[in-house]
Amino acid sequence: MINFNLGLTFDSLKTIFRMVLDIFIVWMLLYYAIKIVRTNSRTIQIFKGIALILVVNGVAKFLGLDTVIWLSDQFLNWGFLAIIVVFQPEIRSVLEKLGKSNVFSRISTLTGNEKEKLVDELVTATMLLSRDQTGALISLEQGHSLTDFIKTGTPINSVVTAELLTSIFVTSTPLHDGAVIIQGDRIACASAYFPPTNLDLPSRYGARHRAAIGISEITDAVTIVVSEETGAVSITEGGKILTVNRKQLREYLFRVICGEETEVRNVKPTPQRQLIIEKEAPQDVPAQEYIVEEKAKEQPQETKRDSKFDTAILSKLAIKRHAEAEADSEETTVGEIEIHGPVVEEKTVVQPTAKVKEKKKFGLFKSKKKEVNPQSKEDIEAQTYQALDEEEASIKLPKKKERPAPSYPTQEVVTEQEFMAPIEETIVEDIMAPSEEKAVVDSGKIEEIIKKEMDNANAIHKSQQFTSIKEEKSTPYSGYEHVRVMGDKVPSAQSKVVSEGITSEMTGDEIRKARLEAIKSGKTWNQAKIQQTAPQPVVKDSMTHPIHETNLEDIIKPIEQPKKADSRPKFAMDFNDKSETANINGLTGEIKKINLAELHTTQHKNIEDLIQVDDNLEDQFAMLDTMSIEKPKVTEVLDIKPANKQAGGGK
Ligand SMILES: Nc1ncnc2c1ncn2[C@@H]1O[C@H](COP(=O)(O)OP(=O)(O)OP(=O)(O)O)[C@@H](O)[C@H]1O
Repeated sequence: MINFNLGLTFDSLKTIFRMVLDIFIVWMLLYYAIKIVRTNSRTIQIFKGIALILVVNGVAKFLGLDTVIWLSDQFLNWGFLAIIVVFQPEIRSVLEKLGKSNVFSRISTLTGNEKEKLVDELVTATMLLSRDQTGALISLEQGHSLTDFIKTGTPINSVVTAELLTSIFVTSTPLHDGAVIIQGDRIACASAYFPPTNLDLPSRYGARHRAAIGISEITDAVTIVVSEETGAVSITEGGKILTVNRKQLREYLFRVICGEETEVRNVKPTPQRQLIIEKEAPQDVPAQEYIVEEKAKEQPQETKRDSKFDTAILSKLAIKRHAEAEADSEETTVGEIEIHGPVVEEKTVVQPTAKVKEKKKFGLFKSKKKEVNPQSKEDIEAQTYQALDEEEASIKLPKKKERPAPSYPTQEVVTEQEFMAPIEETIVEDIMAPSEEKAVVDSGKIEEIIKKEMDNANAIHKSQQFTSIKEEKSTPYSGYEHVRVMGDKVPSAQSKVVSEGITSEMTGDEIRKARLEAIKSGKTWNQAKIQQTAPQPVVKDSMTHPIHETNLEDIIKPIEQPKKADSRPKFAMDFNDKSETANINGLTGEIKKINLAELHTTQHKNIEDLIQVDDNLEDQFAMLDTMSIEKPKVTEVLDIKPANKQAGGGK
């Protein structure tokens, strides 16, 4: 008997449980359905259509209209499929949200005092960042987990403090880029990335605001944005952006973090907090300036004033003081985004408790200001402004790193000779200039070389040694003539020539440098030498050796081993009769056939008339040298060109 009764009881409990669960599920479905319908104007229209079909179906059944009944039944029977298709995005987002929602958000696990502290820290940090015009993006996790976004940032996992928040966003620090995500009362990470919104926003909203709106579209997070450009503070939630002042921010955060009826508010507030609550209570009158004026008129009439009252006046006068500066606070609507205004202008540092807290936090809390009983409105204002100035001056953010101004090469006075240099070369020199110390040493050496070289060249010129060279060239060798000039040492063929006038210590390198120097000083090699004996006017067109100019007549042959160089005549010959392109470490030149007949008919006055070094290549090698960059180890073989080459000017 007892067992039977128990069984009944168990069955009935099961039935009751089943009913409750059934109702709960239906209730949940209805709740979300209504939520979707209410938040989406498109769904409202569709639900109106469905309701109309239901009504038509009912009326048709009542009147016995068979065809209409059949038609409306078809609609209703197949309608659910249509609903699934039409509402596919909404259904998906609901399911996603369900999957990611926490039953209890971390904030809800905080105690009243912790919530209150969190609000204070957030407000303080935000307003300090705003005052300093430091851009910031701070997201508060709600029911929807932000773990996916935390993974994109740098984990921090530290208690939220205004100091830490303001430090994170200082632009010279590595973590300032991106968003801070707060879970409960902890900073979970910094530098997180949020998918930006695709909405068409006014141009004043850049990437940061887009990111803030973006995250609010896909999660229920509340995000605070501080504009680097204007210092304006905005909140984004549910795809909307709202520009707020300090008071509105505090209210908003209280609502989000502490809920409507919070533990904090249920706890008997301290006198200071009571003052904030009273002062920050929503005002019916929309224009804050109006309130200021009205109250300002009333207040001086008060005969008794305590410190609380004075503080309230500080706030109100501060509002007035900054009202003019904040002109662009009108309400605008951008697509689905509502930007509310006018922003209630209340300057940031006038909350008594927050003020004291801020000062304490930054170690700047000073002894209380003298409490005077002002005689007139002017006295109050003067006192107020002074207090505000003191307070503003006392709170300091970590210093913003001065961003270096973009540096450009300083404009130098250009002499006529320098001006003749081709632009390309000047630029390359500017960019690639070696250290000054090195340059001085090099140029000193080069001058010496030039002098020596000029003396030697003149000696050669006088001695007419090249007659014999010409004779030697009429050997069976034909085609190209090459001489090695780019190696570390002058190869034997050249050494022979060198021995006829030029000092044997002279290396190909030195010759090259000397030649480069001559080019740079606006002369050709020959002119440099002529100038030694009889100074010549600078020929403007002679400086035709831009670094990028490819002189196709200059010839470079790919690396090859010297073939019995010592036994060859003064200039090594090459039988290569094909043109080809050499590429040595990116330096290219072309091998070109030289007519031997031409070689013989020309008059060779000195060594430079015979040796055509590719100036382009030469410059680049010299540049590598001066920059201490290793030049190609190879010895390039350059063609000899007859004396009537253009650049040399010799005939
Ligand atoms: N998708 C994103 N996720 C997180 N942070 C972002 C994202 N996009 C930009 N930011 C942050 O915003 C900064 C760039 O802001 P930008 O100047 O473009 O924004 P803004 O909306 O014009 O704001 P401001 O008024 O501060 O200039 C970046 O340095 C970065 O810190």
